[in-house]
Amino acid sequence: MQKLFDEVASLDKRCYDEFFLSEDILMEHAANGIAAYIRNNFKKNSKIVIVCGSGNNGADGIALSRLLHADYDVYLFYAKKPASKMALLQQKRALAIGVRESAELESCDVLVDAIVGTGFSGEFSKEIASIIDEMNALNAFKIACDIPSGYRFLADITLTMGALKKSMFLDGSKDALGDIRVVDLGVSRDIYERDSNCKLLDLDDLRLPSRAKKDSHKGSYGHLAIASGQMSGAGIMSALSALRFGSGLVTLVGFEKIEIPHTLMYSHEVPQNTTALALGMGLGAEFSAQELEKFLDNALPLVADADIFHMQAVLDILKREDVVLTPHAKEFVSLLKRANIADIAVDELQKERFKYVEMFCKKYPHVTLLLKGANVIIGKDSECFVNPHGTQALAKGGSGDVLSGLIASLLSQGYSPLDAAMNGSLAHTKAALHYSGADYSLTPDDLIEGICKL
Ligand SMILES: NC(=O)C1=CN([C@@H]2O[C@H](COP(=O)(O)OP(=O)(O)OC[C@H]3O[C@@H](n4cnc5c(N)ncnc54)[C@H](OP(=O)(O)O)[C@@H]3O)[C@@H](O)[C@H]2O)[C@H](O)CC1
Ligand SMILES: [K+]
Repeated sequence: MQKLFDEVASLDKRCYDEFFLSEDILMEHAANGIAAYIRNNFKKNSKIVIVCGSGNNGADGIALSRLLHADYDVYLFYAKKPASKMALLQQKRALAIGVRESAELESCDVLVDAIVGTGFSGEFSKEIASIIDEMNALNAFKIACDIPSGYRFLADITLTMGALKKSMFLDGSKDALGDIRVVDLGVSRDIYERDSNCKLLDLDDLRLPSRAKKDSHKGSYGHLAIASGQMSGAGIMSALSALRFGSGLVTLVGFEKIEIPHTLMYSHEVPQNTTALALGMGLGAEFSAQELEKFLDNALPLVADADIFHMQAVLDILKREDVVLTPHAKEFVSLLKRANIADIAVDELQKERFKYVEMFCKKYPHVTLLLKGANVIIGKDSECFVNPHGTQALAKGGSGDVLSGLIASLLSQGYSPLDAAMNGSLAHTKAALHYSGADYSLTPDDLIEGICKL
């Protein structure tokens, strides 16, 4: 797992105050990190255009021009004239060795975005916005210095300084970043970083259900009961996912006579030896209030998804101990309102996903929250984890039902709610990444099939 930070200015300050480094030294390493990438990937004399802003992000870019000048055909182009102390000093140094400043944005082999980094605020002016749009239209390899400017610049790779920032893992950032590498700033990353309660999940953090014990039977691996709702297909997809991910037994609990796959069981009530529940997928108005109360009349671990977030019953669910909630953005907005935490629109949530996850988990520290999205955020008490590995192939009906089934399966096999959420989410995204077909063609059945090959 890698650490994520709200801001890195305090980490820089510690470098100055405790490690006796300077802004100049950190900046030189920042620029050198980009120079090294370019030297390793582009032949000498390639044309490099570095678009700079007025602050220290721009200063990074100007320092980069000095490091590459003469070995590469380097030009500086100012989106905003250098203004910060470091930017002016870097400009003086660059001009002293003959770095060229161009009055227009020229075609090139490599384009570096050093307009703005962590100092971005508000909106771009029309002029800057059009420069960035012109940059995006250039046929060049695109490198973002520290952070793609305003996440409007669309990078092939983002070389970020010192540490990963949380803002890079908002959903709106995903299309701008390209690959991500961290550049060290004069000390190793482990020295530069401090503890963080927010971590980025790596695919190899996945801990699959184990079947190490030979002396076992189907009861050894849990029994999951899933509420079968009005849209019975949703419950069936969750149930098949859970069976595929190792639950020993899976029962659909409902009141309709429906056709179900022969591998699943059906009952009008929660079976005696049930070890976990799942509720909400395709639920609709299938369960009366009494039937819902009966389904929940236990202290079993529970995954709650989909329709439940629009029902008053969710407030009772929030009182349970072992609960995983798996809303998407719209369902989370509905939950925040119902729980009297915030009354916001989806686009406000999407801009501040970490903030609202933290607010929810502060009020309900015993609940594990998985907020779906391009970058999944999993919150529990004061901790949060990000799964960035999802792809747009998952944007299809039923993907969420599969995810709930995977998480519920691990719950039924004894995983803690947090571990079930993290590993269910990693398995979900890994199955999608392993899919060999075209991304538009991935179906929930392909996902379920992919689970057995993890
Ligand atoms: N540890 C590290 O991360 C290090 C980072 N470095 C680099 O420093 C920048 C942060 O530098 P800073 O000067 O704080 O801020 P920026 O350069 O990112 O941006 C500030 C300038 O950007 C202009 N700005 C801000 N918002 C807008 C906007 N909406 N439209 C246009 N321009 C904007 C602002 O201009 P003003 O005229 O408004 O003042 C600022 O001048 C970090 O990203 C790294 O690249 C260090 O080099 C090493 C350590
Ligand atoms: K930038």
